[in-house]
Amino acid sequence: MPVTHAHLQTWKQQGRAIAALTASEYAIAKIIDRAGADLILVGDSLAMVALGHRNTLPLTLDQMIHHAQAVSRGVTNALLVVDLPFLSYQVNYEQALQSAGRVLKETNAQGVKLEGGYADMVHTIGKLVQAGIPVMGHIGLTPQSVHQLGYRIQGVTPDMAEKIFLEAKALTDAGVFALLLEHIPAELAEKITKTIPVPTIGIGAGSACDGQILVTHDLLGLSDKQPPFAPKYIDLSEAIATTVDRYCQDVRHHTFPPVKPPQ
Ligand SMILES: Nc1nc(=O)c2c([nH]1)NC[C@@H]1CN(c3ccc(C(=O)N[C@@H](CCC(=O)O)C(=O)O)cc3)CN21
Ligand SMILES: CC(C)C(=O)C(=O)O
Ligand SMILES: [Mg+2]
Repeated sequence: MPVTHAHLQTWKQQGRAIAALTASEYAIAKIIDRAGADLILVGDSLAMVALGHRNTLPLTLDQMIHHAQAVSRGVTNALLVVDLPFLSYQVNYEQALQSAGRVLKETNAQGVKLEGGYADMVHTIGKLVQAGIPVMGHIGLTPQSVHQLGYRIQGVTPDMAEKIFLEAKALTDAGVFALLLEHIPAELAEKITKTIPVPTIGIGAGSACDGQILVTHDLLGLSDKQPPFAPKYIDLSEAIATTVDRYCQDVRHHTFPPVKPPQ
């Protein structure tokens, strides 16, 4: 049975952890979905891991929709969420409605994710939710603010921790169906998770969150640079390089293709 928003709420109450991953194209998305991920995010990190940009800012809404369409063709079970790219939603709530509306109309996404918990963004997210658009919040390290924050851990000082805690409560009141917590101290993520009724999904936010997400390219060893909190479960770069080398050798030694093709 396909995952719905209601499942996430139920799983939080039951203490059944939510396993989420990113995807940027059809083939891997299909494998991730069949292997049982609960939630698949078409994250704007694809600007870096799939397109080779230095940060997430250059990605356009058209490019995101193109990737989300490819991913959605491979997803039948997981809840599908799409990141709104930088400056496709920050101008005003009308822009956010139009961008989120396009994502829901043109892909099979069941929700969108927007970065930020400041007052204007809380207001925007409230408008989206009122229009019937499921929204996931994203606070802590918000990579679209890289030129202000870098990629450092957020919420370390008591003041900044309190600010993030208040943002989490405000986004909950605005109606987010889940909240992504990125690169914040585990104790802060635990406090938020215990306080708000909606599920928290953590990345570099400790083990107390209701779920975890990783960038799939990190999990598989396919990204240029691994964030400190992202383990490499397998080194596919190594496996692919070895395989390509074997193929090249076979071509050069005239052992591929075989003289007599297999029947
Ligand atoms: N491949 C990939 N994985 C991710 O998890 C990811 C992306 N890309 N792109 C978007 C953001 C950026 N993320 C990152 C990237 C780097 C660090 C990192 O290296 N942090 C170090 C150094 C911070 C600094 O001083 O600049 C740290 O110790 O926190 C953390 C999160 C998480 N997200
Ligand atoms: C925090 C991560 C999961 C994200 O937003 C992305 O991959 O773009
Ligand atoms: Mg993102």
